[in-house]
Amino acid sequence: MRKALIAGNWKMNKTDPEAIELARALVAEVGQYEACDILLCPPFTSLKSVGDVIRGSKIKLGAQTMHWEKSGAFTGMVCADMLKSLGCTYVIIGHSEQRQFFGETDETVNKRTRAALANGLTPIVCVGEFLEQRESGKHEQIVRDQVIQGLKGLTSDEMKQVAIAYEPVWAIGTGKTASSQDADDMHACIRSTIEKVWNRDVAQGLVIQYGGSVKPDTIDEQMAMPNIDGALVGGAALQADSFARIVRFQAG
Ligand SMILES: O=C(CO)COP(=O)(O)O
Repeated sequence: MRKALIAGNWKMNKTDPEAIELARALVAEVGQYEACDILLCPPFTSLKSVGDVIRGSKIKLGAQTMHWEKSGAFTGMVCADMLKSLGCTYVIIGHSEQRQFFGETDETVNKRTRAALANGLTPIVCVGEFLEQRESGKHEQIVRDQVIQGLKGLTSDEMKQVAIAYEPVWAIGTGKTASSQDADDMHACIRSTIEKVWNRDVAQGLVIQYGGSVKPDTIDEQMAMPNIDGALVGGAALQADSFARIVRFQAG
């Protein structure tokens, strides 16, 4: 069975003291909780201090992106070794905000994903369509292409270390969630794509998170869906009480 993964993507929020305060509150609330995997992805500037706070708890640490090269002249960027040296075990890759504002493409998603895997980090590869693409009925094709291109060339063994996050762009930060059924349909489409390109074993083991305005009052219904294996949470991950409630989802 797939173990649920509930992740907080703090995006460009929280100064270092604020990040420490939030991490401390979460350690107190859910630090020893084991019913699902819990992941915090603070900004780079607080990876060290959040890592220090969660050490000894069950909470894991992840980054919001990384470069694919090992080191060098890439001003503003960080590489896998740097993240690992701070205790990161996950990295978000291909978030729609990276795609929209920072030139991320399926090709760079693929490079980052390969580099993460080569360095023992679990990539959470983000995919999702724009509203116009859904309205014109192209959403499944768009997401299938993102999955196939983003994960191109990965072996079955590598695929077993990957998670995918389906985040419809129109649902991010808007308060509009995809209906649980629409999200589950897309997750099923992603899973069947993975089965076709790789195999059933890989597809059945794959954790597919939903992201886009996940809140304490949406999570229970979402997690009750057969193909939704977790959540990538933005806004509602910025307060300890709401994120802790999401972590403690009650799926039926
Ligand atoms: O982009 C997201 C998580 O990566 C979702 O953000 P919101 O939960 O704020 O909609």
